[in-house]
Amino acid sequence: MAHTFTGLVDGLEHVALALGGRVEPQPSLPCGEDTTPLVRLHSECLTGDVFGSRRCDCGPQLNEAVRRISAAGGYLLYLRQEGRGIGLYPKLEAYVLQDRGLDTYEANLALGFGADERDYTVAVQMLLALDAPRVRILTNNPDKPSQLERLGIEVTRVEPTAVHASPANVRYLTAKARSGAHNLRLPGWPGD
Ligand SMILES: Nc1nc2c(ncn2[C@@H]2O[C@H](COP(=O)(O)OP(=O)(O)OP(=O)(O)O)[C@@H](O)[C@H]2O)c(=O)[nH]1
Ligand SMILES: [Zn+2]
Repeated sequence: MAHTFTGLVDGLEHVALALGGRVEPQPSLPCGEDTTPLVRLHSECLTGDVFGSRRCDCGPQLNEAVRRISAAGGYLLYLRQEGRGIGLYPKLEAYVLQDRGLDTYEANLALGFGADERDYTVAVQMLLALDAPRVRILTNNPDKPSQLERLGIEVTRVEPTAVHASPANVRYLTAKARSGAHNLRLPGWPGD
């Protein structure tokens, strides 16, 4: 089932897909399966999610999230945070700068934006409206559980997503791991 939300703090329309059978908030059973809803906060990426661009890992992550949440029960929150919150045209300008040698964060800064402008208050508003104050979250980005917890959502577990590396996105993923503190084990890195 799809829910759309308006009237949230940023004034944009955001979408939640309820997937799988068990989406009601339930306490974890002592010896059983964890039935806490599995949730992904997916930031909009028109180029990767819709057009299949291989510069980033968004499309494969979106597919993985739909598959895993459908199996476990939970919510995919599709957040209108294109370009880590800077918008589509500036993201395309940032790509031009990356083609000239800047990394994904340096390019945002060179354009006068923050490295990552995403604020997850809207996700908290959506989760509370869905009666899901307690969640498992699917991400490699520590900022997501950290912001949710700070804003009053109980994150019982952080489930990593797979690393969808390819020659076209390895520079981007390396910057996410080195400068963005994402928990990514990249091929060829120590400990891999
Ligand atoms: N500004 C900018 N945004 C980008 C770039 N590449 C992807 N994005 C955006 O980044 C967002 C996805 O963020 P990521 O940092 O890839 O991943 P994440 O969502 O923080 O982390 P995970 O939950 O582990 O996937 C989407 O909004 C994309 O549009 C880029 O080079 N520059
Ligand atoms: Zn992307």
